[in-house]
Amino acid sequence: MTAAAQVFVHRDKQETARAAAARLVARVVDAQSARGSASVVLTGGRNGNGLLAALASSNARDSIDFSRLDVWWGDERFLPEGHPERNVTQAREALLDSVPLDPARVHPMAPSDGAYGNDVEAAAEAYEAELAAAARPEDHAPVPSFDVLLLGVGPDTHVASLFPEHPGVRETERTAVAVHGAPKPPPVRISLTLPAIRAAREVWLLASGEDKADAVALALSGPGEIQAPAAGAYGRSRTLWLLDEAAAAKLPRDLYPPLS
Ligand SMILES: O=C(O)[C@H](O)[C@@H](O)[C@H](O)[C@H](O)COP(=O)(O)O
Repeated sequence: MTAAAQVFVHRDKQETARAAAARLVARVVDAQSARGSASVVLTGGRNGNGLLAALASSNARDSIDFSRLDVWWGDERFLPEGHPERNVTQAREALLDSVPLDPARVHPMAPSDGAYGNDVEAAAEAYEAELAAAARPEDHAPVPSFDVLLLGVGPDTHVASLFPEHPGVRETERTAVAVHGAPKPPPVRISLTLPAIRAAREVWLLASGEDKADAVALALSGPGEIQAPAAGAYGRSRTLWLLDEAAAAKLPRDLYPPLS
């Protein structure tokens, strides 16, 4: 287990997205200065897309050299290419289509009408292979050392498409798996596993709204990761919880500094 998670609380959902976007710019710029490139893992959902939209409208956005940014996904809904409910579709609309990324460095998970057809197992295995091919010896893992891995948090404490008590959250070897029967529609998905998530240098969990207050309080109370997948999502060197006041409302006050 790495250092304790750091909790930051912001006024509301919009402020949380803006602050998270500013943090992401700083982190990516640092990584690109230090190593010549950076790698991020995007998440689906309102908070993940809210961060991308905030980044799209941020003045600091162009401090990032998007041509030297690797973009991966933490999970994906297994739907046809271009489907409005796919995380990559929403990410493209929120940000990706308006910045000069190198297409060879953008790694969406396969759609259900792509190279693997509707074989979600094959699509998940292909993502594992893509991750392994991108890993370098110094990563000491079958995935790249992502600089920042973003995760939204579900009201049941799910992260990516790892749901409480489901097979995906129990996976200890594979780095990407097919998900069937997801409680959050659509039911068929592809997800990184906790071992892949934990290979990231930093894991940032995003949650806003009172509907997340119970999940946030539970996940930060030290539960098992099978019952509370978000509790098993931590980075090698840093784990941040980026919350608004409503999502933090049930946290013990000693867990985060008073609002600035
Ligand atoms: O594909 C997905 O649905 C997401 O990856 C999922 O893990 C999401 O991040 C959480 O459900 C939180 O979603 P909200 O931020 O919309 O509450």
